[in-house]
Amino acid sequence: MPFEVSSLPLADGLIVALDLFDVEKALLLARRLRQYVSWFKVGSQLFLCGGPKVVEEIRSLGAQVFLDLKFHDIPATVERAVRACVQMEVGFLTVHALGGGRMLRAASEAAAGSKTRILAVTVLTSLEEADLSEVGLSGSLSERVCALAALAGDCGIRGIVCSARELSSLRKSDIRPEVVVTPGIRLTQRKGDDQRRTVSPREAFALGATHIVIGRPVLEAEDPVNLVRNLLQEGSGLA
Ligand SMILES: O=C(O)c1cc(=O)[nH]c(=O)n1[C@@H]1O[C@H](COP(=O)(O)O)[C@@H](O)[C@H]1O
Repeated sequence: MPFEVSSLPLADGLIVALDLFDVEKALLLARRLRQYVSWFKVGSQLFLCGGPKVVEEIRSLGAQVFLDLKFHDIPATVERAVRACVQMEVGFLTVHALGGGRMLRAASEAAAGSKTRILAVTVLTSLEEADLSEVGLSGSLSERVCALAALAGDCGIRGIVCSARELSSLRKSDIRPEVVVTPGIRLTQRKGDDQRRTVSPREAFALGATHIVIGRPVLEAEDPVNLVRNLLQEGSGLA
C-alpha cells in the first residue's frame, strides 16, 4: 500500500547503498549497520569489485540485497542476465523502464516464481525536466515517470524506482506499484551533488515511498552508524 504513510519498521524501509570500491570496507559497514538496516544495495561499482561473493556475504548477515545493475538491453540479453541474478537470490533487481515493454516483460518472466522482485527505474533522480529533451523525451517529468510506471505495471513489474517528488502525481493516477523505491535522499544539501530531485527521508515516506535509498550521506558520515541511528530516533518517517 505505497500511498498510505508508511508505518514500516525502519529496517524494512531503509536501503543503504554500498557504493564503494573496497569490498572489505563495504562488508564491514554492512556488519556495523546490520542492527538497524535490513537492506543493502549493491550497485555496479561494488559488484564489479566483489562479484556474486559480495552478495553472498551480505545475505549471510541475514540482510536482503538490492542488486542495482540497471539492465537496459535487448529482451533476450536482459532475460538471461535476470536469470543469472535470480540465482543469487537477491531481493530487488533493477532494469531501465526505457528498455521498453518487450524487455520489461522478458525481465518479469525471467524472475517469475523466484525470490527476486524486479524494479523498473523510471527517470533517474539525477535528471531534471530540462534534461528530458536532450534524450528525446517530451512532456513533464511527472508525465514521463507515470507513463513508465504504467508500462512497467502492464508488463508484470510491480516495483518502481523514481524520485519521491513524482509520487503525488502517481497517486492521482490509477497506477499502484506495490514497491516504490526512492533514491535522491538528502538530509542536508551536498556541495556539487549530481542528484537533482532530492527529498528528505520524512518527506519521501509521507509522499508514499515504501523504501528510500541513501548512499553518500551515510558513506561520507564521520560515524555512519550514528547517522543511521539518529535518522531513526529523530523521526524520519521511517520509525
Ligand atoms: O536505481 C537506483 O538505485 C537509483 C536510481 C535513481 O534514479 N537514482 C539513484 O541515485 N539511484 C541509486 O541510488 C543511490 C543514491 O546514492 P546517493 O546519491 O549517494 O545517496 C546510487 O547508488 C544510485 O545509483
